[in-house]
Amino acid sequence: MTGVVADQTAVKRSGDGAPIVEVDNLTVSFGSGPGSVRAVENVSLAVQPGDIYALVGESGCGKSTLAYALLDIVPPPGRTAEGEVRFKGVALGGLRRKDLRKLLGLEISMVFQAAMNAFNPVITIGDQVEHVLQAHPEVFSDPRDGRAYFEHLLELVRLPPAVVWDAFESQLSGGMKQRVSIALALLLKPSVVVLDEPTTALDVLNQRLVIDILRRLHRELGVTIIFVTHDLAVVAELATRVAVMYAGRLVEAGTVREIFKSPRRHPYVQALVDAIPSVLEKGLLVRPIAGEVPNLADLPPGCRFAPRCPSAQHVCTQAEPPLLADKQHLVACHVVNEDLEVTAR
Ligand SMILES: Nc1ncnc2c1ncn2[C@@H]1O[C@H](COP(=O)(O)OP(=O)(O)OP(=O)(O)O)[C@@H](O)[C@H]1O
Repeated sequence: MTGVVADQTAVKRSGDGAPIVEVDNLTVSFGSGPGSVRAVENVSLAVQPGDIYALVGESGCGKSTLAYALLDIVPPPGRTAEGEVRFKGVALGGLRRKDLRKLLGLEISMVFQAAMNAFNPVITIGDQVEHVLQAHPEVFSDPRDGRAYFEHLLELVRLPPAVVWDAFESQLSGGMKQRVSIALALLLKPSVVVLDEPTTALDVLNQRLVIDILRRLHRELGVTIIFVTHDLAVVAELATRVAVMYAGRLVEAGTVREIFKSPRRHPYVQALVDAIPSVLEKGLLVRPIAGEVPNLADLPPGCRFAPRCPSAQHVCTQAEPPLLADKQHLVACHVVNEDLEVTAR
């Protein structure tokens, strides 16, 4: 097998045409000095128009921070220490705040993890929609078209417009609020929507519904979807392309087929796959991953996953493994890449 060191060139070639979102060698830090942590470290990835792109990893791996960085909204004390994010080729960090605000919502929008609390509790959903439409007359010159479009979105997320329009947040169930949040995020017709853990706080039936709805929105609106999850089962069902993070670093990235079908797989990803409950094969037993994600302020030497890795060898505790590509499939593991003949691109 021949592989290449996944420098920026290799990563940018990971899709077919011009990426809609590019993350270029991004490092996001919290704090400064000895106590500072790098929640995202030297991450590069390219999202193509039409992708359903999953950012995967356990809690604390840096997925949400990366998702926020995609919209340049990392909350302080977080800051971009290195690298940049580009939307349609434009570096977000170089935009004036006014221009960035314009981009957010209109071109790229976000459904937050705590979507359940994303509403103003004292005004109806309909009034909140009116406020958004008034603030952005450039999208619908006639607000009646905006209202009609929101009703269409509610139908796509399988909610009754007549009920939702006049409802207060407190009158909606958790699953309904999640779907209203998705409809609101799409109101200004963005080309990309980023969703932080869209299925996590939901019961199994609502999770199923949200997966079906996201597929439908992708198909019918042509919107590019980037979503954060710790659940590889959701990835298998929904994503076209996947990036797996561990302790702030990208450890594997590829198409969903490469991640699930290729025998060349990062031991961490293997462990995540093993943690998916299988009714047929294991009688609903899961094999949890032993140990914990390391404290970012006190990382082990070498590969960050080595202390938990069943395949770890001496080299794994000595040097951080490079991210190597076999075609477009990137893996950062000394052991898995042992037979990969590395060439420079
Ligand atoms: N506001 C903050 N202040 C200081 N450190 C932070 C802050 N937010 C995140 N971090 C650091 O970044 C790390 C990654 O957090 P992040 O929320 O991005 O992870 P995650 O993979 O999305 O986990 P979760 O699913 O639990 O949200 C945290 O473990 C923490 O060290």
